[in-house]
Amino acid sequence: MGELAASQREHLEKTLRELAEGARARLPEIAKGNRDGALLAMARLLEEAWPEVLKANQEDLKEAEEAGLSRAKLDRLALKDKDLRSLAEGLRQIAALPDPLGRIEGLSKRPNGLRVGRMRIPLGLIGFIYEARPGATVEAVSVALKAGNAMLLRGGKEAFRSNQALVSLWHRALGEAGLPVEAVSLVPTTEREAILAMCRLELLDLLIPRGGEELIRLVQREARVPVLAHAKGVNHLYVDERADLDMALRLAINGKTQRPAVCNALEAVLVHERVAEVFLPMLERAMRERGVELRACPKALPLLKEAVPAQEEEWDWEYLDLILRVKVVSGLEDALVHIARYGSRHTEAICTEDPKAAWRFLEEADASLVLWNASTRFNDGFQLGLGAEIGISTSKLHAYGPMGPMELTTTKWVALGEGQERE
Ligand SMILES: NC(=O)C1=CN([C@@H]2O[C@H](COP(=O)(O)OP(=O)(O)OC[C@H]3O[C@@H](n4cnc5c(N)ncnc54)[C@H](OP(=O)(O)O)[C@@H]3O)[C@@H](O)[C@H]2O)C=CC1
Ligand SMILES: N[C@@H](CCC(=O)OP(=O)(O)O)C(=O)O
Repeated sequence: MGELAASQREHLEKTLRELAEGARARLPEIAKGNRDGALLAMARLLEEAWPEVLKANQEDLKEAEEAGLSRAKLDRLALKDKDLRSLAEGLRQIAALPDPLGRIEGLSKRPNGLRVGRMRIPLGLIGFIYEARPGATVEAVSVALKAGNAMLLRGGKEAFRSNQALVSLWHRALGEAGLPVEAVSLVPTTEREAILAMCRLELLDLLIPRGGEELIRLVQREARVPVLAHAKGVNHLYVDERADLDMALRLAINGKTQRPAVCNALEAVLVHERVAEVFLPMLERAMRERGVELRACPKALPLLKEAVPAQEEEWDWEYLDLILRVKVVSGLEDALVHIARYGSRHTEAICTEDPKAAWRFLEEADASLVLWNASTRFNDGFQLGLGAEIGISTSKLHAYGPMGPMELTTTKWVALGEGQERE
């Protein structure tokens, strides 16, 4: 970063300021307009114009392959026909959700007769910096728009053409629904300098950085507006001494292999020492059949045939690949200490038939979703019933976990009087 000449930087900052000013000026229209109409139009346009989107995506993929992008990143960059179905269905489902805006919640009467409550309103203009995953350009905007927000988007550079194609479809959808196109803008360059410029853009109401550690650290350091981090997932499954081991095995397989490149995939299994001798060979067999490499602690290694030693520095790594760490722990306490030290507050799961152990885990493991006898892959807005998500917040204020339309709103106080004066 910092490679741009001063005049180019000024031009970039001016462009972003103009986009932000344009969006801010139209916020009331966006909140009052036919937002569901825009979502439904986008679903239809995606179906009609899918070949155009795929063409742009093929160009992105070709360039990314030539640049040697990792398998995990190529997987997230590639759009497939099944994505069209799920994106269009997602848009229609969000359109069908109740409008989160306008209601007055918790209306109550004060002793002086004043009726007070909270009205739900959009956050405003949201800056979203995210990975090279074009599906997010549809999902995140749909969630933000449902809640009456405008968005300034800066997706991963490898997805630039795909994002241009999708944002131009958003503009058509907004136009069809009579909403201003300023509701959705794409930063018109792949220069990383734009990320710094977004951090300094005080016209934003919120910045959401979704990505790896470097991005999150940069935005948290530089931003001049509130930040909701959507950070990496160093997710664990703790297999308790009272776990149903067949269930634990299924949860480990699902967490690691169902979609290894996503942030809610499983990265490490912590196994109680009393069940390690039985469970670890089962785990190794199943993982070997699925091409998963095991990296193990010194206590686990003798119980495994092909695992390699896990290096000290890798206990907080997120592989996003077919690699799984394994550690033998002395019990629940030890597992919780390990998670507190190496986890990333994303997703933590316990497998046990002991409700007391489960409750202690649910209360003490600090993560945006804690699960008992279920796969870490459930940390997803759709799976948790939000309709869709912009991502999974690993910040605690004001939302922790998947953020759906409701999480992209706030409230203001409303007071309904009959001429009351304060004494
Ligand atoms: N919590 C959540 O909801 C989610 C979290 N994630 C996490 O995202 C990560 C995977 O995505 P990946 O593509 O690897 O993420 P990256 O962090 O590499 O990229 C994400 C975005 O950050 C930018 N970026 C990366 N590093 C820097 C830097 N040093 N300075 C400025 N900008 C930077 C990228 O820009 P550029 O395009 O220029 O490279 C891109 O726009 C994983 O850690 C995953 O867990 C993913 C999805 C959801
Ligand atoms: N929503 C996802 C998880 C979060 C996500 O978007 O992850 P990623 O595919 O890494 O961008 C899912 O489980 O389907």
